[in-house]
Amino acid sequence: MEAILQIDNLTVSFDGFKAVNSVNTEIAQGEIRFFIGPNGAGKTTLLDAICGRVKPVDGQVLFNGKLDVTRYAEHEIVNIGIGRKFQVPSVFTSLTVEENMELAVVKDRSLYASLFAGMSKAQQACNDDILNTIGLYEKRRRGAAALSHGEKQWLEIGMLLAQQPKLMLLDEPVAGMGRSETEKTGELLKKICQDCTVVVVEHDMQFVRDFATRVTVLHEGAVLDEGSVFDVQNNPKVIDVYLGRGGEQDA
Ligand SMILES: Nc1ncnc2c1ncn2[C@@H]1O[C@H](COP(=O)(O)OP(=O)(O)OP(=O)(O)O)[C@@H](O)[C@H]1O
Repeated sequence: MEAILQIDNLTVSFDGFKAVNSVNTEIAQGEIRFFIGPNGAGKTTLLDAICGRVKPVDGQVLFNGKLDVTRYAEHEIVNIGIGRKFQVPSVFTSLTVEENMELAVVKDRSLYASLFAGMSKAQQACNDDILNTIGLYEKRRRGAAALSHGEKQWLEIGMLLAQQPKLMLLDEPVAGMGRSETEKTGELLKKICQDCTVVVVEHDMQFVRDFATRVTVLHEGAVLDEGSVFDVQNNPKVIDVYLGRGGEQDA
């Protein structure tokens, strides 16, 4: 399968400290790729570098084999087709579920007022499809404040989908969820990855085992191992620095 993202020799430095150190990996279209590793391994910083939040001192990140996204600003990278979800949900709790979705369609939020004057039928239909996908269609008229923690996370994923990304970056999407919501989130990612490749930073190893197509283990900014869940969880080095230390409980 063709790589949607090719990361070459990526290095991010904070005052000389290499939080990401010469990382190389390729992510194929349609994957649900998990990045795991101990606290401080550089996982979030790697996502930050892909979405333009931090700039690397070395290396490149090729999107669709040609565009080096490290040369673009954060908002331009969103327009290129890379969406990022942060750990804490950032839905607008004073709006309804549906209004949050409407707001997400508009990239320039100064258009907010005119947005509510009316969305096109096509946009409305697209948002309704997404609301069905994330399981919130029936709750579309409810205030977002009344949603459970898991539902807020799904709404935020829906808001990302409204921008029709080709690659979605999720930072600990199931943190704070129970098993049932975690399971539903995994099923949601399986649906999403048919059109949009998914990259997840995660500590919940049960979630990783159940839904990863491939796993990359980071340690001290560098790739320690990469492969199937089975392979990486049986690698003695991975057990030593992460899994054997109860890393999955650290989240
Ligand atoms: N803006 C920053 N300035 C200085 N150091 C930073 C900055 N951001 C991250 N770091 C450092 O870079 C290292 C990697 O941090 P990062 O948050 O990427 O790790 P992580 O693998 O996501 O950890 P966790 O699992 O705890 O979220 C850590 O040592 C962290 O303290």
